Parts: sequence; structure tokens; C-alpha cells
Amino acid sequence: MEHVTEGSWETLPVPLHPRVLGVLRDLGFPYMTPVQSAAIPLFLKNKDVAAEAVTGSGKTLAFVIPILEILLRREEKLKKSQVGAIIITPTRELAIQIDGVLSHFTRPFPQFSQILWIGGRNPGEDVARFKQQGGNIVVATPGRLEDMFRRKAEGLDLASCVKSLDVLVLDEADRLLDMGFEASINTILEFLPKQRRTGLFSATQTQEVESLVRAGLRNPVRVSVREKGVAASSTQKTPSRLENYYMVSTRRRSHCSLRFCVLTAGSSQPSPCFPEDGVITVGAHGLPPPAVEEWVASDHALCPSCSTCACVEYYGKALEALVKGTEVMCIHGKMKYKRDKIFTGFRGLQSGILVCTDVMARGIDIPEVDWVLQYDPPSNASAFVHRCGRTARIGHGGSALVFLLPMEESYVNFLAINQKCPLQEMSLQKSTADVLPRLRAMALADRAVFEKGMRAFVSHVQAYAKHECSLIFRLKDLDFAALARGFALLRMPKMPELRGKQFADFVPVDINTDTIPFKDKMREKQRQKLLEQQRKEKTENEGRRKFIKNKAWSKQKAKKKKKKKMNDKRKREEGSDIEDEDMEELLNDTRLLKKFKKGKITEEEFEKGLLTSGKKSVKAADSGIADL
Ligand SMILES: Nc1ncnc2c1ncn2[C@@H]1O[C@H](COP(=O)(O)OP(=O)(O)OP(=O)(O)O)[C@@H](O)[C@H]1O
Repeated sequence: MEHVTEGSWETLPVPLHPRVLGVLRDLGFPYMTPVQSAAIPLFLKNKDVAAEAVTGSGKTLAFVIPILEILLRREEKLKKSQVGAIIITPTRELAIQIDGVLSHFTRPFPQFSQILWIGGRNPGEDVARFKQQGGNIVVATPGRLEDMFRRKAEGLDLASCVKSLDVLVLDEADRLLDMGFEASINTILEFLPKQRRTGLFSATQTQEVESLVRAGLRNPVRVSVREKGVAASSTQKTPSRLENYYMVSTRRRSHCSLRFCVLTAGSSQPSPCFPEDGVITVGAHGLPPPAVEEWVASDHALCPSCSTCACVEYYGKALEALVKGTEVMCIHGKMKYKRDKIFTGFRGLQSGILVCTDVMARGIDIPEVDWVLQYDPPSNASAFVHRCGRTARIGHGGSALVFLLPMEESYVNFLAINQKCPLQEMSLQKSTADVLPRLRAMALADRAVFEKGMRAFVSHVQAYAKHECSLIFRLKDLDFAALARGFALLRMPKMPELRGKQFADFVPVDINTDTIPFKDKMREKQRQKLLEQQRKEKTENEGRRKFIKNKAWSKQKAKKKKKKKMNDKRKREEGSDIEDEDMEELLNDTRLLKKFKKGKITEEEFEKGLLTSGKKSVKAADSGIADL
């Protein structure tokens, strides 16, 4: 393990508690990683630490161990309700993971209690748990932690409880800022005592992180850890054991990635849509081609690959049908309550595919992940490094692959310069059977699949339009017809980006897509009922329309003008002129996100808002009018 090279824990200049050493022995970690050997002594000498180290280099223990040691060295013992340490991390999954690591170390010290505060759970219960069990060490997401400071009326005076705080850790600091938590963090910092140790950990440092370092840390010592064997001048952000590839597909990106997933997962029964002779070779740089068996032997394939929740839903559904004998799971940010369960479930699997958005891109530690497939390039370049970092973690090898269109190939150079992240080209050489006819057949047979595909396409186009590297990812150059074929669409969706365009290369199906039923009988029954209701309303409105027609034309004109004005205003405000409820939901979510980023609403309110708009969309889908 080239990461674990820094001598045994006993060689630290400040000795660790024998029971901490015992836990490390039980975990089978006899040696430290570089970031651990650098950061732990600094913390224990009362320094603030700003640490940057590649993904999977053991940053969690670099702050968990000092927290324990500092609390153990306190002169005044902590009371149940006194908070001695807080770890803030951007996502729930990360918080759960850190809480799990921490519990190994608090187990031999029953005098310390720990508590997890994350969104998606009942805040009232969080308060009750704290009052009952205490929380000397808090692991939290920023929104929920900020919310907890406002729960005085429920009997939790957190501002008083944190007066005893010794250590604050900001994990994945750049992500905390990317996700718009700056306002929450600043509010939280105001409650915390200045006399504390602060640690800031990240795999990628940005300008914004620098400001946070200045705001939250006092004379920090900076730790920047490079891997052994990597030149001192190099600032490569990805682990050296990571084989990082890109594949340029002249065909559709989605098609390629789906085929790749099918192959990688290595179905136990040969998939009807994928021949057994698919050969993948590494091109350009002359490396030997990995044998197909190598892919097939994959344990976990993780794909934090999609930029949007709708794409995750669609690819999840597609892969479920295409990959036999391998479990396919989906996680995205719009899932409210089942996210924890799915995440834990995936970790417990022998092998599987996790289709996810960037909620899984950071910090998530599933050591056996062999492949990270990126269906589309993430919206910002540092997220690319984090996505890849879900594989090739300590002591393990791993590979990552991003699918690019020919017009996007300069992204490879951009990553090499901007992120010091070199990629090698890989190409799928033999032409293989098409997965798309199968997906089209699925969409024809089930409205749920049809609608998922349409939504995925729309959301993908919209995400593409907002890409940070708009010079490389140019919406105007996107081949919409090829994209639609890649999503196995039955017809082109109606959306402003496509208005007035012709798609000679896209052949829509020869049926009215409104007639495609849901496979789920109940859903279809509801849809039919709603369609009937709409038909009735339409007939009733006919009479009214005639009446309007008989009105003075000047009046009709005024009404039309008013309507146009309202529509224009809405378009200006929302940047969209799509009429259906899905778009409304999307816009509503965007508005919520903006408010949340500006700190105008709490994480809780944000999630509640998402849930309400999600419900609306289910209604729309059920009614069958969500046909975008
Ligand atoms: N000293 C050690 N020896 C062996 N394995 C270790 C050691 N320290 C940590 N690990 C293991 O290495 C893996 C990665 O650790 P961790 O999740 O802390 O990495 P990280 O640097 O926080 O990664 P990321 O930047 O992706 O969040 C974990 O599975 C952890 O158990």
C-alpha cells in the first residue's frame, strides 16, 4: 500500500492513548498515511490545520483521532450536554460514514457521547435525542446544525452547549462552499468560541476555501500531501494507482456508456443485447488492452455519472433491464428518506452498480469500487477529481472513465492543465449489438420508461447548457437528434432549446405517444380517469370560448395582450416557456436552491420544498400530461 508509508502510530511525537492504538490494531491499520502523520501531531500541538490530500488518503482518521485525543486531554471532563467537538461535512452520506468511523473510536470511551445531525430526519427527534443521550461529538451537515441553534423553544440551548467546544472540523471544505453553505457556516462560526482548534480538510483547495481558512482558522499550518513517487513539483490531485480514461464516441454518449456498464457488470447470463466478443482496448498511449475478464471481475462498479436526478432515474431503469445478475441501485438528491437505506444497502453488496448524481461524488468510501463511469462531465472541474476518487482508494487499484463527444475532446487538455489530472484514451473497437432497440421497446411498452427517458433528455440538455466550461460544452453544437437517439426516445420532446429546429436524423415512432399506457395498472387507471376529466373540461370550455369569440374583438385583443405580457414576464423571470408541471417543478427547485444557497431558507425548508414540488410532479406524471 503505497499510501500507508509513514511509520507506525507509536512513532508519533505525541503518544496516542493505548485504547486508540487498540482500535487501530483492531482495524488492521498498523501504519499511518502521510496526511495522518502530518496532521495529527499538529492538532495535538494545538495548531489549526488546513490539509489538502488526494482522495482516499485517510483524511477522516487525520481528524477523528486528534478529536479523541484532545477531548481525552481536557482538564475539565465534558458533561453530557457539553459539545467538545463538531465535524461539519456537506452531505448526509458523508456524515453517516464519518459517524460510523468515529463510533469505532468512541466505543472504548463510554464517557463520550456522539450524535449525528443530518437533513432528512425529524429535527424534533434530533433535539430529543440530544437531551436524552447528549452529544459530546457532533457530526452534522451545515443546514441541520444551523437549524439546531434555533431550537431554544424546544429546550435545546445549543449556543450554551458549544461554549465548551475544543475542536471544529470542516470536512470537504470546498464542497461545503460549492453547495452554498457559506452563509450557514458563517452563522455557525459566530456561535462557536474563538479559543478552539479548527481543521479544514479537502482534496481540492480553491480560492473560496482560502477565504474560509482566513475566516475560520487562526495562523493555520498548511498540510499539502503528495503521494510518494510523485514529483514534488507535481500537484496531481488523483491517486497514482488510478487508471483514468476517457472515451470519445462518435456515436451517442449514452449508448456507449450503457453498453460499457453492461459489459463491466459482467452478467452471469450473457445479455441478449450485448455480444460476448466486445473488446475494449486502450488506445493512443499504447498501453496494453485490459482483458474483458478483467472488467467482468469487477466487484462494485460505481457510476456517479449523471448530472441530473432524471438521468439517474432513467439509467437506473435501463440498466436494471439490461444487466442481468447484478444489482443496480440509484441515488440522487431528490430522494428524501430512502437515500440512507440505499447507500447502506449498496455498501453491503458483493457486487453491484450504483447510478448516482454528484451527491455521491465526494468523500464516500466504498473500498471495493473498481470502476467510476462518468456518463457526462461534471459541471465543474474539481468535481471531476472527486468523482474519480471514489475508486483507487487506499490499498486498492481502480479505474475511471468519462465519455466524451468528439467536440468535447479538448476537455482532456483542460483537465490536464486545470486539475493536473491526465487521462488516457480508450476506445471500444468492435461494433457491438445495439442496446437502443431494446430500450425503445421498453418505452413503447411502459409509459413510465417513456416519461423517464423524456425527462432525462430535457434535464441533460438543461444541465449541458449550464456547464461551467461553456467554451467546450457548447449547447449550440450539440447534436440533439443523436442525443435523442441515445436516450432511445420515441419522439423529440417539446422544449425551448429545440423550438424551430428540424431533426432529419431522428425518426419518431409512428404512433401517438399519448396512447402508451403505464405498465402499472393502477397508474394507468388513474391516468385514464384524469384524461377523461380533461376531455370533459375541454368540451365545457368550448362553449365559453365561443362566447369569447363573440365578444368585441378589441376586448379579445386586450385579453390576449395581457396574457402575452404575463407570459413574457414569466419567461423573463424563469428563463423558460414550458407550460407543463415538470418544468414548473424544475423551476421551483431552482428557486428553492437559490434561496438555500443565499441562506434564506434552512436545509430542512429546502428539502420540504423539494418534496412538495416532487409530489406535484408525480401528479402530473400520473395524469399522463407530463409528456414533455
Ligand atoms: N492508516 C491507514 N491504514 C490503512 N487504511 C487506512 C488508514 N487510514 C484510513 N484508511 C482507509 O482508507 C480509506 C480511505 O480513507 P478516507 O475515507 O478517510 O479518505 P479521504 O482522504 O477522506 O478520501 P476523500 O477525499 O475521498 O474523502 C478508508 O477505507 C479507510 O478505512
